[in-house]
Amino acid sequence: MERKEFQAESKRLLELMIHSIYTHKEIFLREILSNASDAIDKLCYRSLTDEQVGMKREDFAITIRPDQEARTLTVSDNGIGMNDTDLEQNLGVIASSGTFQFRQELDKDAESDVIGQFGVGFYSAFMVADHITVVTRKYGDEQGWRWESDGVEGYTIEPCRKDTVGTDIIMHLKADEEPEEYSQYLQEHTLQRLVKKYSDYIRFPIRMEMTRSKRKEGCPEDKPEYEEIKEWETLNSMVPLWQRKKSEVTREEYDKFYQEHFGDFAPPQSVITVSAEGAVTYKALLFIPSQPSGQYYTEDFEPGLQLYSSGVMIMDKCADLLPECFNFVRGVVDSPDLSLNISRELLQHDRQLKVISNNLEKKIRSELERMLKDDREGYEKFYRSFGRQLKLSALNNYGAMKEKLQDLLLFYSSTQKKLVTLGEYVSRMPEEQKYIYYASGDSVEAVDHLPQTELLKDRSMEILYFTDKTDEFIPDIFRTYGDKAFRSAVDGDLELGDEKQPETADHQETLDFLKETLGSRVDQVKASSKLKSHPVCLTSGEGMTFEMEKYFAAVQPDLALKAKRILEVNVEHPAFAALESARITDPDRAKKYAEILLNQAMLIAGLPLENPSDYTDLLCSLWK
Ligand SMILES: Nc1ncnc2c1ncn2[C@@H]1O[C@H](COP(=O)(O)OP(=O)(O)OP(=O)(O)O)[C@@H](O)[C@H]1O
Repeated sequence: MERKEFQAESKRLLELMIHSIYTHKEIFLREILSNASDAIDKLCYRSLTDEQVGMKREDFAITIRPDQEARTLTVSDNGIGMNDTDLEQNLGVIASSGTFQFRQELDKDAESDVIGQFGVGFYSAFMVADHITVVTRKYGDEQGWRWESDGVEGYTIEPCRKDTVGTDIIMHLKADEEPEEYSQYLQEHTLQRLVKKYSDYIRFPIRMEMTRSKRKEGCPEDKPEYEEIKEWETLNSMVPLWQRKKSEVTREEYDKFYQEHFGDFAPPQSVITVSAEGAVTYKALLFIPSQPSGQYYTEDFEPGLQLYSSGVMIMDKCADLLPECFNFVRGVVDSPDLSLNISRELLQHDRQLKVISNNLEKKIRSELERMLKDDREGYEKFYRSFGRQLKLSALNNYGAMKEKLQDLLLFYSSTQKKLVTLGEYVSRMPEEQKYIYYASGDSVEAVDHLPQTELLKDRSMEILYFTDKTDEFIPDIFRTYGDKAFRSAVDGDLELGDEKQPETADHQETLDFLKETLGSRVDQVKASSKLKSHPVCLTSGEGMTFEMEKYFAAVQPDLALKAKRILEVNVEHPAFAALESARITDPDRAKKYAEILLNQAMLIAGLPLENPSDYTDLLCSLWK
């Protein structure tokens, strides 16, 4: 029989498992039981729509059989089973589900992290077993298959006889070796304890023959005699967490469930439970993760909640249950009202799902509002991970969701030096302030140094910093927050009501000289009313802004969209005075000054210079 090699990555994980020093090796049982439960889920779901299966929900079960003599522990299920190709694909390579992302540099500390926090799946059995046999038969097939492996050396697959559909995982335990006592996994009470600890919520019975001491029948009352008998018992309570009352479940239990069920390293930021009766009866257990998964911001990310009907999983990722703006939420929804026979396509149009989804949207929103109010630190942590999704959703479809989401958005404030909401900004606005002022740039530091913000800062007026590329679209799409309009602190008129307009008459010739020298590279040159200590800045006026220009340059460079370039100069600055006198005495030098002013303004606006080396040469030429 041909021995096949594991794929390279699987081999590394296997080596890690076999030589693991991990103290919680016991989690292997949880992994094997959860695979068994998944396999039953699949066949159970099928039995609802396919009469051929011939099984009812109560016929499904998992059994555990310890065998002291053979030193084996067998976990059997009557789930969907596997054929030879499935075995090859599922057990020959690392969990294809992608929950385990193998790290290149795995040190000892990271090891316990990986094994402890993650569902590392089937291979974890190699932490306790030196030989594993999988005997399995797929639903619909007559042929059974046997997969065997000692670990890294590879594995074999051969046909075998198996009378029933399902899978037996036979683990031959390693020899005891101080301090590891692998024999404990053959003891009834250890197995019972582990099932209770890790797999209590599994919705199918996990059965094991337990040895019980019973009074012998017929023995006299005063001289009782006992005998040991074996009885099949169900070890788990089978009540899923979401069916239990919130008051009876600890936060640790919720965290553990979330981490194991959804394969996240970190406990969730927030837990939401819903128990609804009325138009549709259902229970939901939702989690707001504390960090985005590796896939979250990629195309591979698949949003959705797990959908159960009376404890039977009917869909793993039901996207229709979650509004797009909250697509980061993980969790389960269980409703006895959903008809099980509906096909997946029909399911998508189910009216009941719509009712649930609308309700969940409200629940999630109010949980986020609660966090914002009562747990600002937690909310800001959440916002760093998922704020972008809220913002994009608020802007989508011309702001269709604006009213629902605008109060969840945060922006950095120039005066508060921290993230604030639009509501907080407006509540601080002095009566005479008409607008919500904002300034855009690549980072808080960059915006902080924008010369145009000087005037507002001088008056201690609050400015919101738009540092995310998408922020730039907020003024256009939102238009207002309440009755307050947005106004750029850097472009156009601030309309403060009492700004001093610069005297331009005396300087007009120099301003014209600047425009002439710089030609089409600037649309306008004007004396600035905003600049105080800085000599120059670039503004874009109405319409497209520099941040939008940068955004489009990144996502659709072919469009070559450009914002207007208005060069604003501080006519009271010594640099301008120098330019004025050079214009008369040494026009060539004055032209160089003009170039420098434009390049400086471009740099401050965060725009790329047309030719950086020409610019530096130009600067150096003035040292003479
Ligand atoms: N008892 C079983 N019956 C049927 N298929 C099984 C069984 N055990 C494992 N498998 C198959 O083998 C695959 C790999 O299992 P493994 O435990 O390594 O990863 P996983 O369950 O997909 O992911 P993870 O455990 O990381 O969430 C499973 O996805 C499943 O297809």
